[in-house]
Amino acid sequence: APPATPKQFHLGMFEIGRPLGKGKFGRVYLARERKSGFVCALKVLYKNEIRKGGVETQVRREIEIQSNLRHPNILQLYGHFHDSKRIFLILEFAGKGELYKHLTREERFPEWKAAQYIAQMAQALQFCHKKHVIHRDIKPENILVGTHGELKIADFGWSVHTPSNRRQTMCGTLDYLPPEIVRQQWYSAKVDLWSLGVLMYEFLVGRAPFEDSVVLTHRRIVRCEYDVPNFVSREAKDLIAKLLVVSPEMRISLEELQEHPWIVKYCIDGE
Ligand SMILES: COc1ccc(C(=O)Nc2ccccc2)cc1NC(=O)CCSc1ncnc(N)c1Br
Repeated sequence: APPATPKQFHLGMFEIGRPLGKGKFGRVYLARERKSGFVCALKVLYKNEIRKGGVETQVRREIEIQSNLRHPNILQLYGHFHDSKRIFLILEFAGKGELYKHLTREERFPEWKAAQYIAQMAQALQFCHKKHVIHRDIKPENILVGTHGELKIADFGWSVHTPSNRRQTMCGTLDYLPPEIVRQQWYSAKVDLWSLGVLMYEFLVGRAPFEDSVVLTHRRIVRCEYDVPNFVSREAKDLIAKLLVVSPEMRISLEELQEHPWIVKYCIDGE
């Protein structure tokens, strides 16, 4: 359980361990709270970087939103504090690290694993939508793996993982955007279902469905032009086709998704 929440956290309370990752706005370290021995991840954001990036409100809003989102498939933000130059986020530590490293190493996931991952993401998104939180940036770079192999959405804010990140350029972020955002229209919670379709495709195929040059990705997204290799099962193809639908209201709902044969077949608790 997280440290008994004292009113004020400060840096001296933590023993800092190895770096866990590097974001655009700062670094993340393994950390241990001295008194309780509680292990967490400490994200350091530099105030002048935040100011330069004009994301102060985004950080405040993110802290506000994340502080009351408690779900096993959402990385927990336990608290935050700051000193003159830095903001510190006290995060849950995900024992098995970054999902995209597992995906890169394994190239693609077997259908039973992809189905369990998609079911967990659907449960996390359903929880977020009930709290009127949408557009949880659910590309692989923003998902971590917990100690028991469960997925955890870890909104990295605007930060991107630099060193071995496959998607250095803008187009990486384009891959997951639904047509209504690419065309700068209003969007609803249905954007998350499109991204879930892209994620499911990438789990099963090992690359994003619309991956291409920036211009072509843009066109292929708005026209929903993609093809699925033959090694993907008929049921999986069917679910992808129900998620990657241009008109948002025509996309399958998170509730229907959890009843889909491909999900039910592989998800033990069959939720
Ligand atoms: C709830 O998780 C967050 C909430 C908020 C923000 C954030 O930076 N917001 C933000 C930053 C700048 C501007 C606007 C928003 C970031 C995270 N999460 C992370 O940065 C993940 C750190 S990496 C890691 N964490 C745990 N265990 C591991 N094994 C690893 Br690797």
